[in-house]
Amino acid sequence: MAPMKVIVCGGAGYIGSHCVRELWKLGTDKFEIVVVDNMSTGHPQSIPKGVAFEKADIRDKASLVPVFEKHRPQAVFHFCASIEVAASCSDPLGYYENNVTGTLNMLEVMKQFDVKYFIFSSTAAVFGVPEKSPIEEDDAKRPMNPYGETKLAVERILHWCDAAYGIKSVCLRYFNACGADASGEIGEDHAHETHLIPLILQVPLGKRDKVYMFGNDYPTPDGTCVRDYVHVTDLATAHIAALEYLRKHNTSNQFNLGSGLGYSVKEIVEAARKVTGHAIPAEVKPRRAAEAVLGWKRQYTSVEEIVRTAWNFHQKHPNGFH
Ligand SMILES: NC(=O)c1ccc[n+]([C@@H]2O[C@H](COP(=O)([O-])OP(=O)(O)OC[C@H]3O[C@@H](n4cnc5c(N)ncnc54)[C@H](O)[C@@H]3O)[C@@H](O)[C@H]2O)c1
Ligand SMILES: O=c1ccn([C@@H]2O[C@H](COP(=O)(O)OP(=O)(O)O[C@H]3O[C@H](CO)[C@H](O)[C@H](O)[C@H]3O)[C@@H](O)[C@H]2O)c(=O)[nH]1
Repeated sequence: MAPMKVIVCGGAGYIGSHCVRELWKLGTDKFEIVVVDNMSTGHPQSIPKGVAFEKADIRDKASLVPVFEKHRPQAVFHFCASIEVAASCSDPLGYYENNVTGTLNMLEVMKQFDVKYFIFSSTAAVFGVPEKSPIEEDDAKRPMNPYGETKLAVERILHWCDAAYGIKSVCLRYFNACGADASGEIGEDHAHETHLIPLILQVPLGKRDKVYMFGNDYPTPDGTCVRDYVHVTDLATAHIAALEYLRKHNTSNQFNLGSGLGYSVKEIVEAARKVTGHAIPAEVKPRRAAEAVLGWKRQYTSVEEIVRTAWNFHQKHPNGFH
C-alpha cells in the first residue's frame, strides 16, 4: 500500500514534534510527513532530517493553498495554536484569531482539496472546573478562559463540518502534557515557559533558585493543586491511533486523554527531587488565577510580617476597639 500523506500543522512544537517522531519511526512506507509551522514557538531542530517542512501561517489562508497543492495530503494533524491560559485572558482577540480563524482557514483549504481526516489538539480546559473526577467525555463543557473557549469553539465547528462536508475528525482533549522522547533529542522548550515540570527542572539546572507552588488551599490531601499528567509520547501515539480509527470507522469522535491519575504540585516537586537528586527549594505562592486574572499581588509574603501588623494593632488596641 502507498504511504499515507499527512500534514502535521504545528509539528515543530512540543507535542507536534513528538507526533512527527512517532509517525517517522513507523517508516516512509507508512507515512509521508509534511510539517507545516510558522515557527512562532516551534524549533527547526525538533524536525527529523528528511521530513518535509513548509513554512506557513494558518492565519493566512493563501500561504496554506500551495502547500496542499504541492503535497496533496490525506489527513491533517492540527497542533498549532496559542496555548497560554493567562495570555488568552489579556489578548482574547489574538487567541480567537489564531485558534479559531486560523483553524477555519485550515478547514476551508481541506474542503477545497477534499481532505477528509482531521485530528485536533483540544484540551481538558474545555471542561472548566470539573464537577467530578475523573472527567468523562460527555461532562458539561464550561471553559473558564478564552483559551478553553477557542478550543471548544473549534470542537463545535468540527461537528458541523462533518455534517456538511464529511470532514471526519477526532478531538483529543489532553490533560497536562509532560515528559520528553526517550532519546532526549526533543522535548519541551517554550521561550515563555509556564508549565510546572520544566519550571521545576530549571532549579537543578541552575537557572532559577526555587520553584513556586501556586496555592496550598485546594481541597486536596496536601492542599496543592492536583492535575492529570500524561506523557507526550503517549499523546503522540494516541494521535496515530486516532487516525487509524478514522480510516477504519470513518466516524468523528472526541476523547479525553489523561493518565486517569491525579498528582499534586507537591508530589511533582518531590518526584523531581528524587529524579535529579537536587533539594529543589519550593515556596508557596497564592493561586495563579488570582495573580494572572486580577493582576493581584500579595504585599505580605512572610508570616512574621503578617504577625507584626497584627501585633501593631493589638498593642495599640489591647482591649480591642473599646
Ligand atoms: N502543552 C499542554 O499541556 C497542552 C495541553 C492541552 C492541549 N494542548 C494543545 O496542544 C497543541 C500543541 O501544544 P504545544 O504545547 O506543543 O505548543 P507549542 O507552542 O510547543 O506548539 C505549537 C506549534 O504551533 C506553531 N504555530 C502556532 N501558531 C501558528 C500559526 N498561526 N501558523 C502555523 N503554526 C503555528 C508554533 O510555531 C509551534 O511550533 C496546542 O493546540 C495546545 O493548545 C497542549
Ligand atoms: O510555577 C508553577 C507552574 C505551575 N504550577 C501549578 O502546577 C499545575 C500545572 O500547571 P501548568 O501550567 O503546568 O498547566 P495547567 O494545568 O495550568 O495548563 C495545562 O493544561 C491545560 C489542560 O488541563 C491546558 O491545556 C493548558 O494549555 C496547559 O498549559 C497547576 O496547578 C499550577 O497552578 C505551580 O504551582 N507553579
